[in-house]
Amino acid sequence: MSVWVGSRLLRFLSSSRYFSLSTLKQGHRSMATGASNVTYLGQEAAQQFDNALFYDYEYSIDQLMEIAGLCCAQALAKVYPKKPSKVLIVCGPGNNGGDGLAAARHLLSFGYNVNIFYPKRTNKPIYNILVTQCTKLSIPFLTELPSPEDINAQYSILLDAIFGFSFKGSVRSPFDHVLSVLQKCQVPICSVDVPSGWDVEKGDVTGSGLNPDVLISLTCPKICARYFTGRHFLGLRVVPPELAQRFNVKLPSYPGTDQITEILP
Ligand SMILES: NC(=O)C1=CN([C@@H]2O[C@H](COP(=O)(O)OP(=O)(O)OC[C@H]3O[C@@H](n4cnc5c(N)ncnc54)[C@H](O)[C@@H]3O)[C@@H](O)[C@H]2O)[C@@H](O)CC1
Ligand SMILES: [K+]
Repeated sequence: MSVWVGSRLLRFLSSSRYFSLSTLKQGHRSMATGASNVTYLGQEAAQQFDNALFYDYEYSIDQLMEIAGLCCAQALAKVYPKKPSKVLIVCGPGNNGGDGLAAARHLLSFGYNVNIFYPKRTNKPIYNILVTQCTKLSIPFLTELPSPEDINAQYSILLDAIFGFSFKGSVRSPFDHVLSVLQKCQVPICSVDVPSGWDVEKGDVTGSGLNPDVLISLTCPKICARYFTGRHFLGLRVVPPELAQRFNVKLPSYPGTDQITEILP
């Protein structure tokens, strides 16, 4: 009996590390939602999970980024299949931005007309290679973010690849301006992993975040996804069963050979 109580207690303590939902303060989202059969990771746990994929399983970042980009492109195409549609991909300085650059090639190959705005480039081979590939495919990189009116007139979908699970604090330049422009657009937004500007655990606490229609969580949803009420997909079905068990993570199954699965409330 005491062994059973002890193991339950250990399970509770280890899972509560990942479900720190004590603060339910939020912006325009009024209710915490989220499917009960899925684990939502906190910021620190998401980083540890990511590190385990890199260091324990020796996945390279470009391997995962390529699949992440494909998953984002597939989810966007599932919700917005009408072509030719013009997609504006807005990329941030980290790996979330890299997912957006990889998604650009896949969207192009699916028949979408793609433009990229990538205002703060990080000079690392992984990003430089993705930029070269997009440039060689003649995907235009915008030098300036158009006004909300021009975005509404010229684009049918926005892919938000600005910030993912490492976003912290209040939004710094130039992305404070970028988010304020995108907030004024009527075009549907698909967000990669985390809606940009949202606290990874608490949601849009400052009101400076985006209000996406579609969220594509990668590997595991992050806690803020509980406040998201649009269409929610999960991608990156590379999570090894041992890793899921080690992190006490429950994930939905993926249909057949699909790379994405929809998480229903
Ligand atoms: N194993 C995984 O889970 C994978 C994660 N990937 C992607 O990688 C993302 C995480 O990537 P990173 O750790 O590079 O981080 P992010 O891409 O979330 O952002 C980090 C960048 O944002 C900047 N930043 C953070 N807070 C800011 C603020 N308040 N104002 C302005 N700039 C700010 C940082 O200086 C840094 O340059 C995930 O969300 C996911 O999209 C995928 O690429 C592949 C696999
Ligand atoms: K994002």
